[in-house]
Amino acid sequence: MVRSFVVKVPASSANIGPGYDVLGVGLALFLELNVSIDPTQAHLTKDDPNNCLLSYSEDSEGFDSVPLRSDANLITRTALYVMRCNNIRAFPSGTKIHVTNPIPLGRGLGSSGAAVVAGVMLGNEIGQLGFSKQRMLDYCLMIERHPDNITAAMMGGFCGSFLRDLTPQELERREIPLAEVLPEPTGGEDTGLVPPLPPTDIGRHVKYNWNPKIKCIAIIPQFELSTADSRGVLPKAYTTQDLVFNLQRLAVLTNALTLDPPNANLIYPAMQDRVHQPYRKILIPGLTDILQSVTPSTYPGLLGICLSGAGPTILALATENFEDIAQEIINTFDRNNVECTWKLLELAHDGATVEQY
Ligand SMILES: Nc1ncnc2c1ncn2[C@@H]1O[C@H](COP(=O)(O)OP(=O)(O)OP(=O)(O)O)[C@@H](O)[C@H]1O
Ligand SMILES: N[C@@H](CCO)C(=O)O
Repeated sequence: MVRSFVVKVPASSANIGPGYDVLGVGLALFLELNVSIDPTQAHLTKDDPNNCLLSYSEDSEGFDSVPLRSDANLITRTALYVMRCNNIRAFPSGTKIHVTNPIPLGRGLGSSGAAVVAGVMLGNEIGQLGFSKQRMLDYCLMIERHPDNITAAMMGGFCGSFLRDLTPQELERREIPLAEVLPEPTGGEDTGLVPPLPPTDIGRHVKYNWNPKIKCIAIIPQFELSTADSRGVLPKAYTTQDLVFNLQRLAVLTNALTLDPPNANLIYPAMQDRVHQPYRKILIPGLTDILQSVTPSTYPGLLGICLSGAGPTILALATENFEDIAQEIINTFDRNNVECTWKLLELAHDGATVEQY
């Protein structure tokens, strides 16, 4: 019997200014996996160590760069991790996965979060494991160890999240190096390693309301900045003043984005941050100017502006004047020799979905 299904996972923007590793919004730009399992097509998948024929559409982000072997690609490695935790060593023979990915890689729009969520949903479907989204979040959080992008991609909408304290035994499982969770490319041999099951309910979240008049403008520089590098420039400790500065704004922002009409006098200052953006300026030419020069008084309709995730994308929230706001930011990047594209995006309210067909 042939089984076919589609997995769709939204892009996301994390932090929204003061909510470093806490806030995230799912954005209506979807990573899509078209999956079919047809045992009569087993000959097509015999060259892959795990019986999977993986392809990306030519217009996909990463088409030229992402690996297609199932033990090297982030989506299928993640699916193999979920399956192996549950005693399924490989994909069923004749598994074909075609990926369409409009989420630019390494730009702060949650491409890796979407790939991990898609991989966990794929593993759950292939293995018919019947996990809830809450349980699938546990698997995701063993791989990407901050919950903001992952939660927004899985649950959709505007989310706040945290990782709960783990017991010493659970901590051992969470501290396992990533290489022992995700299968390493093996040259065709299956090591037989059974990864430890993730602890349960690692991540806790709430979904806030969001005023639908507020749209997201993403200004996307044409260079990649890995999340690891962008986290590497952050300090290990902060002053009380800087932490209080962010906490005060975080508390106001989560409610301000629900109010009608949206109030730029509240949202713009509530999107200021002292925990990550000041340190990331050295990695993103023009960031200081951009964050200071585009304001609600110069651009009516603008509500707030911040770095999207680990950057380099800029997220501007606005109710109108989208093109002018984007163009001003593009011009500032241009003066710093950085080319950009931009997108106007709605929220993705439902998060990740699977549809059988
Ligand atoms: N669709 C995909 N298929 C395969 N690999 C992917 C895919 N999307 C992302 N990746 C992997 O994740 C890497 C990017 O992850 P990284 O965390 O650095 O950036 P990001 O997730 O785009 O940004 P941020 O976490 O700040 O939003 C890519 O270089 C690639 O290795
Ligand atoms: N909160 C994360 C999001 C990127 O994945 C960061 O800013 O590093």
